[in-house]
Amino acid sequence: MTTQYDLVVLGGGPGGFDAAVEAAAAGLKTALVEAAELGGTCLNRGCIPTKLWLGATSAIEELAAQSKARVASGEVRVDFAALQAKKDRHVAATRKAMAARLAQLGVDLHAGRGRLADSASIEVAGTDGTRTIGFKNLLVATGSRPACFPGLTPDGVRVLDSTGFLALPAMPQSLIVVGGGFIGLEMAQAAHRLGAKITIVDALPRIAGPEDREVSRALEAAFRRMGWELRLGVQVTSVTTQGDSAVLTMQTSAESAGEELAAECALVAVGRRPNSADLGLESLGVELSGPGSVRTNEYLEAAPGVYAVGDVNGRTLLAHAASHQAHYVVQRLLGKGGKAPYDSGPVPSILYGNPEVLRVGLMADEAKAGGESVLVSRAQLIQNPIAQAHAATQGFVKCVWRQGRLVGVTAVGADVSRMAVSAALLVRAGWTREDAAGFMFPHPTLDESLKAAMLADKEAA
Ligand SMILES: Cc1cc2nc3c(=O)[nH]c(=O)nc-3n(C[C@H](O)[C@H](O)[C@H](O)COP(=O)(O)OP(=O)(O)OC[C@H]3O[C@@H](n4cnc5c(N)ncnc54)[C@H](O)[C@@H]3O)c2cc1C
Ligand SMILES: NC(=O)c1ccc[n+]([C@@H]2O[C@H](COP(=O)([O-])OP(=O)(O)OC[C@H]3O[C@@H](n4cnc5c(N)ncnc54)[C@H](O)[C@@H]3O)[C@@H](O)[C@H]2O)c1
Repeated sequence: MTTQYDLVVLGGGPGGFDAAVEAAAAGLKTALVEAAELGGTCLNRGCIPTKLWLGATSAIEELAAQSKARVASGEVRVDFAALQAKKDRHVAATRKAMAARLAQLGVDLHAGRGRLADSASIEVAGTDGTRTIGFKNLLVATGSRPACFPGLTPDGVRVLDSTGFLALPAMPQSLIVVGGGFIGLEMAQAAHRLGAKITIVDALPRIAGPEDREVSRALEAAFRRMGWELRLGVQVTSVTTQGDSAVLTMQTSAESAGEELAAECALVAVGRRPNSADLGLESLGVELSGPGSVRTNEYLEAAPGVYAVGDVNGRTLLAHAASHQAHYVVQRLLGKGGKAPYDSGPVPSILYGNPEVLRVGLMADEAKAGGESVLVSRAQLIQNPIAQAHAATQGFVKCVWRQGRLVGVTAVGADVSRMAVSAALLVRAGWTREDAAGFMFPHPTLDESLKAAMLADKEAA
């Protein structure tokens, strides 16, 4: 007989796992279907492995900063093979703990690829055969995979996507990164610390394109100071393995002949594509939009009783956004939260490394799109005692104001992610300059730069 569930979740990444845990803890009979590994992209080939790389290598940058200030010297050596082994152990242990948590809560874990069988059941194709499970509600949390384009397809030899790059047994000594977005910049920073010569190639005229322009400029200056070559606004024609090298051909202008770059390895990091094909959802009336994102209404519903959260709905490609959406859906299934549409609040986003980038709420251009007058104010990190103590004084905090209220914050510099939660809370509460003036910020902290930016003179954006 087909087992019936209140909720079947497709995908065990941050969105799917958190939804299954919360639903089961609240008493819903819940199944989680996972085609590969619990933890999804974030744990296995995303947030966590990259942060283990950056964490293990951060002392290299910190020592470099202090030695430039002539107060420290020496060398930090990182054993990359040991780091990779630690990463794999950490990821495996976390997966095990996740499986234990599901078992403890009574969530049935079905290993295999899920696909709609009919309007109320899912067929799970596992290694032990195929089974069918029934659902009252379905949550699609199947995530995303690396994007690739003609000519820009990783071959798994010298041309890799982020998954292949994270699995390397040794760090290459030269690296071409196609795509100066979050994945490319975080991985390039880890590779740089481990000795790789970095070249970033991007079709856009600036790196970190969705960020504030001043932030992109500050990042470009920082990376050029680190010796990186930035080839921006160029069209990549192809990137292929040739012998022991990755060779990239590009068009720098309409008139120019193609130019070639070669390195030990190339990383292609040109965005992500939703895992929405072959789920069989069309028969329920689920629509796809853009690159194949599952279209959801204001309640994150893709069809009656079918919800989609996380990367697959294309709203915000961040782990914490997937988890936040999952919480909303489960609360809705439990009849809590009334009829309020999903509200993400100000989404904090962080580019990790050194420098880091923090963004919360609206950037000046986005705030101006509403047609209202927008002001900005800034503080430089050079005036901050914590930045001074760490000899990391490059960077700034920038506040965005509409009608006298804080609607956005961005910052670039070492450790600016420390301000993420405070900035998000202040934007959410819509603080005024006077609120900041009357609030006691602890001293010395990087948060004082947030206060300084809020108190600084405002100018038109
Ligand atoms: C290199 C890298 C670094 C990143 N760093 C960060 C970061 O620092 N912070 C951050 O917030 N975000 C980061 N992200 C993004 C983050 O990983 C994703 O936003 C997040 O994992 C999305 O979660 P999800 O639950 O929607 O999907 P995923 O984590 O992609 O999980 C989806 C799961 O669904 C499974 N699945 C797919 N199809 C089926 C099917 N038919 N049946 C059953 N199971 C299926 C997959 O196997 C997968 O396990 C990073 C991403 C990458 C690639
Ligand atoms: N710290 C974090 O929170 C974190 C870290 C990594 C990834 N992520 C998430 O994963 C998502 C995907 O990351 P990503 O870096 O792959 O995508 P991205 O969208 O951030 O950056 C892709 C870059 O590739 C460039 N590009 C696209 N096509 C190109 C082409 N044909 N030739 C040259 N350049 C091209 C784009 O101009 C862009 O700069 C991010 O949007 C982010 O949401 C988050």
